[in-house]
Amino acid sequence: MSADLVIEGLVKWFGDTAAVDGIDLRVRPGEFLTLLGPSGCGKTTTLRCVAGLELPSAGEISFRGRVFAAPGRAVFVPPDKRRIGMVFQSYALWPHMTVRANVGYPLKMAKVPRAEIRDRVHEMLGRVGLAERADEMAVSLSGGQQQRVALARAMASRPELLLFDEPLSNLDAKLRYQLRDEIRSLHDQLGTTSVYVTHDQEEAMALSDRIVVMNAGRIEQVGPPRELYSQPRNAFVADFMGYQNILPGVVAEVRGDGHLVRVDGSTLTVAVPGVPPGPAGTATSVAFRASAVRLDPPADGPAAALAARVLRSTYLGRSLNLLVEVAGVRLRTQLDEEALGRVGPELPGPGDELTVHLPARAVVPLAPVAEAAPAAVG
Ligand SMILES: Nc1ncnc2c1ncn2[C@@H]1O[C@H](COP(=O)(O)OP(=O)(O)OP(=O)(O)O)[C@@H](O)[C@H]1O
Repeated sequence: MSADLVIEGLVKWFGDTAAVDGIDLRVRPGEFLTLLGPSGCGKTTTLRCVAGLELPSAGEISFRGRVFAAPGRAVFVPPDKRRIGMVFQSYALWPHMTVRANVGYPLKMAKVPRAEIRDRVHEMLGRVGLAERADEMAVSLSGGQQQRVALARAMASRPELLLFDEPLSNLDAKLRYQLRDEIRSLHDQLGTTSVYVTHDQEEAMALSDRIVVMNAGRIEQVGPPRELYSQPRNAFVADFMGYQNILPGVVAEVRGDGHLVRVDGSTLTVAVPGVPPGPAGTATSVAFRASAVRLDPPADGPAAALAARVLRSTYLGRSLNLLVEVAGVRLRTQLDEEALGRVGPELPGPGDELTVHLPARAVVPLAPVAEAAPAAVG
């Protein structure tokens, strides 16, 4: 695979905390790659190491064959020599400058000729829809507009690599959707390589060619959005990708077309497609979405019919969320409008008995979450 950005064995210690604990990553030319994970998993620190705002403790970072940082060989290229553009959560505009001056300032520092600065600033402000506001003070704009100025500024110096650190977190939901589409289309128009940090799974899905799910300074899984969504590797990724049912159990039976998993502490068995992780008795886990559980048996494949008792029922208009108990196990189910139409006017409520169906193809087998290595400070 040809790669633009190559990160090898990246480690970053803060005191005795390994914020980044051995990351290997190759970002392809023109790719939009997102680091996704909960607060504190090390995604910002990874991005800041790429930007040159942090000095790695170990490992190497290079871009298009040029080494940016290699502490083992005492190589460190300062941020302003890396040809990167960066957009932060906080906009980081210069408040005493106009919009035009904010976008043009880094070009002025780079000694770009004045006429060219004017043209590039005009072009970039046009791209983010702010050409009319060029002479206003940056702070007089709304949050969404200020972030557009920050985007224009990051792109004006024609960076080879764009880095984004949660740029939409301070904006309301509607603006977030709008700006994330604009960010992706600017990335496509300019043909840069982009690395984006977020803790928002949907934002990562909407923007990215590939997503890197991080946990405790390490990578749990890398893949295109659809792969992570439909084939999470372990319980951490499944939970992060919105699987509401994650059940530990053991392999109960191996079959030709899959296997059966018996859920821990219950007689409930779940049919799972694919090769089991080991013979009967092997510990494993399965995951499925609340929306995978149905009231009617599916016509297109095997499904387990489960006798369920409703514990809680939450009506949300376009769906009904039920917490049900099946053989002592609590499962989350979500019935959509179509299924509700078939239940009749009375919605299921606490104490009601139902038969629900779990299609085997909706059940994902999970590998164990890798144990974090014990912290060892040299
Ligand atoms: N400058 C610093 N000094 C000390 N510890 C730090 C520093 N920066 C980050 N850390 C620690 O490193 C770990 C990873 O932080 P990092 O900011 O990279 O995570 P993150 O996934 O980006 O989280 P968030 O979304 O909250 O920014 C955390 O435990 C954090 O407290």
